Amino acid sequence: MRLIIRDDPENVGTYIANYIAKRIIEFEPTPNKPFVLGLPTGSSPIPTYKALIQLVKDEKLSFKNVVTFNMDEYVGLPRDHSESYHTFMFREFFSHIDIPPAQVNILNGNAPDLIGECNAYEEKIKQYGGIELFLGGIGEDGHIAFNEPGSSLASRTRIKTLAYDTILANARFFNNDVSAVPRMALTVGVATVLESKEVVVVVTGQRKSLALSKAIEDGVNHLWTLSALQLHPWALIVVDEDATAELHVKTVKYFKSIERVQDEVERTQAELKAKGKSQQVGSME
Ligand SMILES: N[C@@H]1[C@@H](O)[C@H](O)[C@@H](COP(=O)(O)O)O[C@@H]1O
Repeated sequence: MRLIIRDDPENVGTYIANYIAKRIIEFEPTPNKPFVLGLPTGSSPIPTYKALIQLVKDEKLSFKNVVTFNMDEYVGLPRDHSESYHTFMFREFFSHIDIPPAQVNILNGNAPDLIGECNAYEEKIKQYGGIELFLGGIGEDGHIAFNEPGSSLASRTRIKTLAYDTILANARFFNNDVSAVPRMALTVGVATVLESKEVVVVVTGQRKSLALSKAIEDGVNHLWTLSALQLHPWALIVVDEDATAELHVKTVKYFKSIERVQDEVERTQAELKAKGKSQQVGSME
């Protein structure tokens, strides 16, 4: 697992947006071989979405051959409700980029057969050959998607009753009216996320700092479902300084030193590559 620390949420957003853009561009997606991207809601990914929108506006990135799968959706909230994840995603992201709406997948929390809806979602992900990169956020209790504390780490897309902590945390989006927050959601499972080729998680703000320390400094534990990422071969968590408040100093130093070394290696490789090219040109002359 890698941990990248940036000063503030905006720099976290820029880092992740550039990272995702690089992945999509290197993948060279086509209509027959689209890049499959998993996406979250919440306030934490908004700076990332803003930075991605800017890259599309600057014509440095296109989502024409990208297929998306969202992590979760409330059950029973009308699709056009201002706080449905469907509305959120189009308002904050999809309406501002060049993705064809038919390539957007969001669970339908009003489906007549909710279990069937969840199973079909898993099936559709499989048909695309799995998710290439899943971007996620976490709740204050360390949940990823809506995999609340105690969720099976082998869970798949399913109906989930929300933890009281999550209902309280999300009441801010419902005029602080706790009774207006839906009690259930559909969510991808921990195993659905772990099966993605790569997972990138955004964690910002001091209120997430305990969850971050539990997830990376303690063992794998179903009470902090983000900790399951320790089992993933290609996981990256990008955080701001505030989110590191509960980490040990040596943990922060360790991950910062890894990033420094990594940067040095990349710089050296780029220099060698450039040198090799100029030597090749020299030998041809
Ligand atoms: N189901 C979503 C999660 O997927 C998201 O990660 C979390 C964090 O929200 P925020 O980024 O606003 O703190 O909110 C909800 O619980």
